[in-house]
Amino acid sequence: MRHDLSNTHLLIGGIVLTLAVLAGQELLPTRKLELTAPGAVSNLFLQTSSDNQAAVQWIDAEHFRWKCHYTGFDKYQPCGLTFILSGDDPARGRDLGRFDTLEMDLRYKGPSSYIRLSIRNFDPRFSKLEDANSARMHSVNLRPRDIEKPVSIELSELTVPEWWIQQFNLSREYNRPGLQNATALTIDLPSDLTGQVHELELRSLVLNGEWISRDRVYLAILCGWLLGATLMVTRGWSQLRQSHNRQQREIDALTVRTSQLRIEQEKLRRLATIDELTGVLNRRGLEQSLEDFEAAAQGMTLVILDIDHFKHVNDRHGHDCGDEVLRRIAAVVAGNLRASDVFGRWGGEEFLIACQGTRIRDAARLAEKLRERVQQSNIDSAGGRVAVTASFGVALAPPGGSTADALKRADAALYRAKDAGRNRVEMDRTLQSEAPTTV
Ligand SMILES: Nc1nc2c(ncn2[C@@H]2O[C@H](COP(=O)(O)OP(=O)(O)OP(=O)(O)O)[C@@H](O)[C@H]2O)c(=O)[nH]1
Repeated sequence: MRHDLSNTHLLIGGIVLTLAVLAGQELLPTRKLELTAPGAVSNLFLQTSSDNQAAVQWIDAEHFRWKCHYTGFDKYQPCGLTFILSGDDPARGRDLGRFDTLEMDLRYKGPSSYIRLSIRNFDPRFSKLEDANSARMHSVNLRPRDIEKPVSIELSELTVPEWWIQQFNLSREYNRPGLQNATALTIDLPSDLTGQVHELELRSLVLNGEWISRDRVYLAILCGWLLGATLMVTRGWSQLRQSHNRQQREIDALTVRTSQLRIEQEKLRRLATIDELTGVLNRRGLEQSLEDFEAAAQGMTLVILDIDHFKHVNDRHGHDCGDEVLRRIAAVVAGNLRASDVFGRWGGEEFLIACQGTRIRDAARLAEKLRERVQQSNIDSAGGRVAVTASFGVALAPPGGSTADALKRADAALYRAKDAGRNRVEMDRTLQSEAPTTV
């Protein structure tokens, strides 16, 4: 949301700035060169005929008024006013390329069909100082009716006349208009003037240009928008990356938390299935394993172990000693089993072993070994040395068979062992198999 708001602000800011620049450009003062202003051009002169100098005369030099009157058929009949735009160095003129228009207020009385406005541009590649005509000519012809009122002439209207191109016979690139080094500006009447009186008054001649061209302003605005768009995209991208990184950190933290929870859950699960006193599986743990075996229909042999006369141990040596006996018996049994055997405390002084991949006779042999180990394990306790024995019942739970049924049969065998005098192993004889209990 904040991101959207900022982008909207940027957009509005950009539009306002664009409008301000466009409006500001209209209000900017223009570049001006007023050639008719007093002292603006120190070097100006009337063109005269060398044979007939009286034919061209100032009427009022201060106000740029002059007249031309050729009475005979002079070969060359100039009638013009020339402003020299170069300074001390005649090869270095003014850069009129920075101007766009020329505002002219010229009054003409006479029969000439047109008045010519021309600008000379000195180009050192081919112009020669000794030949004024070698500076490239740019001109426009104006009808008297065109200049009845002050006129605005685009400098782009001035073209290089064909006669000049033919006269110098230069390569095409030298004939292109270009006013970067304008050395002279002339207003004259180039036609045959014989017998007529021509009066001219140049009231004003001003060159205008923009300080900054419109093209540049538009280019700057375009660049600004491109820059703004790039900024917005970069900003959006960096915000996206930040939010992605933040989310990644959150995911990482959640992953760590999840794995911690999994470890804690595993711990709790273990605690829930472990007998606190002996450290072996409790009844719940055993039942889970038996369910898994039953679900896998792998079959197993069950061995139930019950400590003989355990009540007597408690009564004689105390409950703590009884606990110690339970711990020791659990340790003795666990120490004599294979890793694949499942062993736990079934309840009270009763333990259960589930052996996979074991035939019932082998399980009975294991039970016999355990019986001996238990008998040999004299247990020292605060109440003195305790001799313990245990009775065993062994039964087969064949693949696909019922574990509950096997447990009952193992229990029955155990009771037979108790009835037969204890400290012995009894096998369930209702269901015997020589086959291994697992595939
Ligand atoms: N110290 C201790 N005693 C327990 C625990 N659980 C059960 N017992 C005792 O174990 C005794 C079991 O006695 P009985 O079921 O009569 O069996 P028994 O004395 O071993 O006799 P037989 O099994 O017939 O040989 C009871 O006195 C229970 O209180 C325990 O966690 N710690």
